[in-house]
Amino acid sequence: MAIAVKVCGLTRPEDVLAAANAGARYVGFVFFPKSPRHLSLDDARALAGEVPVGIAKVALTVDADDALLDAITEAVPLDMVQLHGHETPDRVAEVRSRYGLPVMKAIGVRDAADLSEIDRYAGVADQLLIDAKPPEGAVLPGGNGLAFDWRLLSGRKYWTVPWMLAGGLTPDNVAEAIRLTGARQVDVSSGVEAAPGRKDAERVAQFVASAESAHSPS
Ligand SMILES: O=C(O)c1ccccc1N[C@@H]1O[C@H](COP(=O)(O)O)[C@@H](O)[C@H]1O
Repeated sequence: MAIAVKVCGLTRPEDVLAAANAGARYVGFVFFPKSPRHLSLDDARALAGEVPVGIAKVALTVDADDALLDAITEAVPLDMVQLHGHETPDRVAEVRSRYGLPVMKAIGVRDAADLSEIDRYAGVADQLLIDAKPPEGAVLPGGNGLAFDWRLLSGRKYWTVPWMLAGGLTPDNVAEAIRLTGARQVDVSSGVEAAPGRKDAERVAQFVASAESAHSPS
């Protein structure tokens, strides 16, 4: 079974090359000034130009208003928008219709009570990103290298929309995460970095190889 990998938080052309060479199917660009992976519009446009055809370019935003999304979508050629804040289902629908791009909504999970959020967004988003809920008071709502208990997703693989697993994934644990959750798509940021905002090409290659070698229950 093919596993699709998204490598998120790319900031340099060599990171794009590393993701492409490794076989990533998605690359993510972060537009959130508090993140060490934040990109200016000019840098994002230049990086997007380095992405080979066939790899989806995803813009990650956090509670972005229309002005910011207008600026991003006008400046950068994109294939998907990732909403990683507290956007409501109505806001997800609004973004989809305003920009004509598929929308992936991130859902933070810490315990079983959080799983109902997944059902709330499954009818409106094109994809879901199931990530660890950030710790109280965290500066970043994602990209913290924090995992949740993957067993919470065991046997829950029948959502009607495609979904990705994220949060604290590394080359060492991604195969186990896929096996426990049945994920067919995985997303990684800090787990393949040499330093915040700088990917390590070897770790990126190891991550994709480990994900592709995983045997999930389906
Ligand atoms: O990566 C960031 O800086 C970031 C900032 C704000 C929101 C989300 C962010 N990253 C997303 O979080 C997941 C998990 O990250 P990690 O692998 O645990 O470091 C990542 O894949 C991004 O989609």
